[in-house]
Amino acid sequence: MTVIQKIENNGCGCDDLARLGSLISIDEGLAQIARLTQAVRETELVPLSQAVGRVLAKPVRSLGMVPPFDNAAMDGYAINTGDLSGEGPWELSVAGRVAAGHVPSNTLKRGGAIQIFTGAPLPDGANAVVMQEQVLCTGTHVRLHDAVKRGAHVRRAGEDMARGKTIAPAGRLLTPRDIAACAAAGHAEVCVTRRVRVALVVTGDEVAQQGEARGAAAIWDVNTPMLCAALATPDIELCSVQFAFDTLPALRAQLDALSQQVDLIVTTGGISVGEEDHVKPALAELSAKIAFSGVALKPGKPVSFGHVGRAVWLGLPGNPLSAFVTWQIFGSALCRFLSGQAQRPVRRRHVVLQHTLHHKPGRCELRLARLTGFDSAGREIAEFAEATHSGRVSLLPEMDGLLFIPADTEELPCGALVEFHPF
Ligand SMILES: Nc1nc2c(c(=O)[nH]1)N[C@H]1C(S)=C(S)[C@@H](COP(=O)(O)OP(=O)(O)OC[C@H]3O[C@@H](n4cnc5c(N)ncnc54)[C@H](O)[C@@H]3O)O[C@H]1N2
Ligand code: MOO
Repeated sequence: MTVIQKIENNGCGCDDLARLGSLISIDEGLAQIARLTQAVRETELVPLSQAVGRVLAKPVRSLGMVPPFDNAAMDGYAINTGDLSGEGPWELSVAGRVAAGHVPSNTLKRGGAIQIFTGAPLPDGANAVVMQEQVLCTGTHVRLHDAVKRGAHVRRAGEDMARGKTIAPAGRLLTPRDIAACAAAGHAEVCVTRRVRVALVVTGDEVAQQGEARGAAAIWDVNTPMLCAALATPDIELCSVQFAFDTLPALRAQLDALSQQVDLIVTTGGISVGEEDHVKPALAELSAKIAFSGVALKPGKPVSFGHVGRAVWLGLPGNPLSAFVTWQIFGSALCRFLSGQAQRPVRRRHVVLQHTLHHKPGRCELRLARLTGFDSAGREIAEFAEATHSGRVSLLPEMDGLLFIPADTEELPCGALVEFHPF
């Protein structure tokens, strides 16, 4: 039997914050990011063919009617239905021919037909097109057996877009669908927000770059390639990718320089409470304003956010799964706000658990999950990792998203509905 658990709330699940000290909830963290992030103001014109993934700074409106003139929707014959009075069949004399891209050289005479091809302008005097499969053509004449409705197979001028119709609003992240509509509306270029300038600073004496020699106590750097990949979107200019050793003066100098050059500094590692965690001390020396420092979630508890110089700062934990998850939840939202995007692309939805889930009460847990199909009620079913290990990434390639396990939950039964954040 499938047990359906009632959905208690639609929040992030970090409801039991009392015993987690200064940590805030995921939703509060997102709200602070929304409140404290200014969108980039500068705009630029880009060719429409290069605009996918950019954010519209001004609405796009149709420059004229689309289609611009009445035209044929089928290959056949342009006729006037007024010529088909009484009982059929009717015979019309063919006088002329018009193909797509050509202006009709003659108007339709009474009792006549003009051969026409899909997309060609409808000749004056015609009010319908009859498909060539529905006539018998004798060379000089066409014979029709069936009546034709006025307007049949005619695409009317302006039926898709009136002049001035808003095709895409400001704040829209342009997709190929938007590009199609903007192209039909006659635009060669669109006005978009300039790309968000981002710097990535990966800290840690222990990380080594793939392809180089790795010391006895070193590990491969996961965060640099992972976050470079996540930042490789058309609305972001990844200006600088830096590595930082765990030394305060050098890190302070790096962050100081970047804080005058970019809109967003993303750091990984060095934000926990150990003596080797120098990111927050460095920011403190630079008089940074820290909005939040720690969120009641697992993985990713130390995730932090603030402002330094002219930049916003997002501090991700060093553990690679923690960095990935916090980028998914906070980093992508932050980039949306910086680039002026109006819509929220990822919406949490509810999925059904494939089997019983166990969780240690404390922080809201974002557990890796994979969608496996649908139940008999058409709801998505998720299977999930047994536990969350913030240093492990081997499951990531086969996972589809994150289950939001509320903080105070100990067990959720098979069939329970749980919030799911797709990647
Ligand atoms: N006493 C406490 N210790 C820790 C706490 C705590 O509350 N009290 N929190 C733990 C949690 S939770 C997390 S998450 C980590 C986060 O620490 P940091 O953000 O300061 O990260 P690091 O200490 O620099 O590194 C953590 C871990 O990740 C590995 N790492 C770092 N960078 C990379 C990279 N680019 N690629 C692959 N792996 C990376 C690093 O070697 C460490 O193993 O703190 C806990 N400690
Ligand atoms: O928050 Mo940490 O990512 O739990 O290990």
